[in-house]
Amino acid sequence: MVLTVDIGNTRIKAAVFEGSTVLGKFVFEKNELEKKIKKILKKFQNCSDLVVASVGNIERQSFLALEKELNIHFLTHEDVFPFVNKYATPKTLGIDRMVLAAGATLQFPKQNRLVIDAGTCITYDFIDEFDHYLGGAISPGLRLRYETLHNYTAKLPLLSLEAPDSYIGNSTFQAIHSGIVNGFVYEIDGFIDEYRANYSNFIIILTGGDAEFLAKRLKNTIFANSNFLLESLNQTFQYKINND
Ligand SMILES: Nc1ncnc2c1ncn2[C@@H]1O[C@H](COP(=O)(O)OP(=O)(O)OP(=O)(O)O)[C@@H](O)[C@H]1O
Ligand SMILES: CC(C)(CO)[C@@H](O)C(=O)NCCC(=O)O
Ligand SMILES: [K+]
Repeated sequence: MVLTVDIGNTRIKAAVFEGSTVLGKFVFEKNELEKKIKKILKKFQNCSDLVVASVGNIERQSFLALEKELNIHFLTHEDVFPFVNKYATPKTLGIDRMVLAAGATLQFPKQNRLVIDAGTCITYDFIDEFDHYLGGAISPGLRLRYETLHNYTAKLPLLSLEAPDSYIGNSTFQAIHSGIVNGFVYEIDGFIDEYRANYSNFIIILTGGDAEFLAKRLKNTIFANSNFLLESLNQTFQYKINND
């Protein structure tokens, strides 16, 4: 059994896998890391490996105490990945984006793939049919956009995510929801149109905390899989043990 842990910018997500089957899924806050991991390991005593991808400020040392109980794999740029990294600054590419790209490469062989992760930030990652990771885009996530409008203006309230009534927002609340939600939908659809114009035969994977909310609002039909990063962590680990 493998315990995968995704330490994001806001929250931590974890899943226990037996082969490719998810036996349990957990979401928790950063200050609960140790307590929650111990609880999971108590419930799933057959976990032999713990695989971590962290873009947050939690480092390898946080897991040292667990080394007596199971093998710790704290993924870094030094690990083996199933794609050729063409990013101009490979050392500053987020490990979460590398894991997403690995999952897309392994799950959808020999085709162009675009991974969109709608989390704290929205990341776009493109891996072509030759398994070359080319890069993508980083923009602020939905919640971050709401917070930013509020934090950097005098008059705008802090709202929580809500579907707008129309693209013509007829009140302050509706104007904000339209700007953020419709703006984001136009952004994604615009990116997808751009990729489509340049590449044929490609698959799009949408994941992250806002994936399900967004999927049904896009012009382009996209399959949302909120577990894609955790699944990709499991696959990256399997790839690593087979190729190290
Ligand atoms: N309980 C929650 N806490 C925070 N964000 C939430 C919650 N539920 C849904 N969301 C939505 O999820 C988005 C954040 O996504 P996610 O939880 O994947 O981010 P994250 O944990 O920081 O991971 P990453 O850094 O990989 O994006 C926010 O824009 C927000 O709208
Ligand atoms: C973009 C985020 C914050 C998304 O989690 C993360 O992947 C990151 O910190 N990336 C580093 C910059 C880059 O990927 O080029
Ligand atoms: K993200």
